[in-house]
Amino acid sequence: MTIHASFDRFSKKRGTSFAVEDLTFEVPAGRIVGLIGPNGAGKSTALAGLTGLLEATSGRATVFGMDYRTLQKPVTKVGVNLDGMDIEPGLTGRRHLQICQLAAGTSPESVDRVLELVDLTAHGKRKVRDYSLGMRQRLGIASAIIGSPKLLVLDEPANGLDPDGIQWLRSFLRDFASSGGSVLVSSHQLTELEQIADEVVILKRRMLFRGSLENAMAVGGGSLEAAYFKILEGAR
Ligand SMILES: Nc1ncnc2c1ncn2[C@@H]1O[C@H](COP(=O)(O)OP(=O)(O)OP(=O)(O)O)[C@@H](O)[C@H]1O
Repeated sequence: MTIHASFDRFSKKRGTSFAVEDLTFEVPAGRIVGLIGPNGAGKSTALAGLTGLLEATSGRATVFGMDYRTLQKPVTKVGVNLDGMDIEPGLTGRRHLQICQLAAGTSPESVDRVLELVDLTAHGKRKVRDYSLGMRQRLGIASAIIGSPKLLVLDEPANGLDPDGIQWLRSFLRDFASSGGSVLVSSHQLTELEQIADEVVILKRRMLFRGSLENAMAVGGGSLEAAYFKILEGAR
């Protein structure tokens, strides 16, 4: 089994206490792994550690067996869309993607390709400030995939999406994984995650659960949400 991302006893201190402690799991090719946990559980810290934005206090987080910061042309391997990666509101969606395309060193045609993929072709000439939250989410995903990466790391991608957008995201991620890609996605939307994840990691500073969606749902009598509360309760 090819492993695209791996946390190996990853720990990160923020201030005087650990935001994440001793986190170990893998994201294999072809799989969608959902990272869930309450506010402040350390999900963003883990994703930032994986994508080179934070350095581990101990342990490691690697992509394709390497530290993200040592990857050559990282955008062609890992697509990242994290909370707080704001897009300049005065740019048009197309211009934003052209900048990403230049930075990624991919062909100019990739801009049209990703606009089409995220269903924003008709809105490419509009300024980002006039985009809805859902359109901004799609544009963030478009920027993440401009280098045709194999691994996607997404923080709360369903935020702000309407039911159509959620359906679109679901089939987009499914297609991405079935063509050999992998996805690590953090989400608070458990019923949504139940529809898309193959594997689930529950984090509350420490990892409380790691396993297949099926096993997670079995803990909750067929519901991921019930399993989540049961596992959190058990850890108190
Ligand atoms: N820049 C920072 N400096 C110091 N502590 C931080 C910083 N960012 C986050 N923390 C702390 O690290 C812990 C984990 O936060 P993190 O944002 O990773 O959690 P999260 O699971 O992503 O939360 P949420 O679901 O609310 O987005 C929290 O206790 C938070 O207060």
